[in-house]
Parts: sequence; C-alpha cells; structure tokens
Amino acid sequence: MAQQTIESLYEQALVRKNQPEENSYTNYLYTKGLDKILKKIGEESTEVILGAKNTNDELIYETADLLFHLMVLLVEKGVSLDDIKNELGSRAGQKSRLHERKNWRVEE
Ligand SMILES: N=c1c2ncn([C@@H]3O[C@H](COP(=O)(O)OP(=O)(O)OP(=O)(O)O)[C@@H](O)[C@H]3O)c2ncn1[C@@H]1O[C@H](COP(=O)(O)O)[C@@H](O)[C@H]1O
Repeated sequence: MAQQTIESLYEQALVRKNQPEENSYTNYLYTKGLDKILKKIGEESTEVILGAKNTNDELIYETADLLFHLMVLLVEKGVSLDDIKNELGSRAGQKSRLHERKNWRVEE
C-alpha cells in the first residue's frame, strides 16, 4: 500500500503555497485565508473525536484529514516541521508533571 510521510505532506503544502496551482484544494484554503483554515481544523478535530467513538477506520480517515489541514496551517503561519520536532525533542526524556496536577489519581 502506498504511504505518505508527514514530511512529504508538509512539503506538498509548502510547494502549493510557493507555486499555486489551479483547482488545488490546498490553494483554495490559502486563498480563503487563516480563519477558513482554522475553521477546518476545528471541524476535522471534531470529526476525529466522533470517528474515535465509532470505528478505527473512521478514526484513521479523519486523522489523515486533520494532519493534512494541520500541515496547511503550519505552512500558512510560517512554522516548520523542525519547529515542531524541536519542541517535541525538548520534552523527550522529561519526567511527566502529572504529580503536579490535583486529583489525578483514578478513584478506586
Ligand atoms: N491529503 C490531502 C487531503 N486530505 C483531505 N483533503 C481535502 O480536504 C477536503 C475535506 O473535505 P470536506 O468535506 O471537509 O471539505 P469540502 O466540503 O471539500 O470543502 P470546504 O469548503 O468545507 O473546505 C476534501 O476536499 C479533501 O479532498 C486533501 N487535499 C489534499 N491532500 C494532499 O495534498 C495534495 C495536493 O492537493 P491539491 O492542493 O488539491 O492539489 C494531494 O495530492 C494530497 O496528497
């Protein structure tokens, strides 16, 4: 089965930003602007939640939609995937701060 990496999804969104194409859904989003992209993120996030309550097939489908729209958002805002990886990397190996939260223990 053909697979696509997050990196190539981001790269495609970046290429569309720099070299717009006719009939491109990505360019439709850029043309509509940030508020439209954010609206889609909201919709797709909700669909991920609903999908997770239904079937894994739906969860997979909606997660792919959300990831695509997240890549468009990052490109629109000028945030790189390395920015995200650096942030994740800065957390790697850190101890969870769960103990700082009140009432985190599961009630018995
Ligand atoms: N991964 C995706 C991808 N995932 C979802 N979508 C589009 O996201 C839209 C989500 O569907 P919705 O029903 O929520 O939205 P809609 O009713 O079509 O449109 P809205 O007016 O609500 O925005 C659909 O039109 C999908 O085609 C995507 N469009 C593009 N890509 C990738 O981006 C590449 C470039 O695409 P174009 O920019 O269209 O050339 C493609 O080859 C794909 O790899």
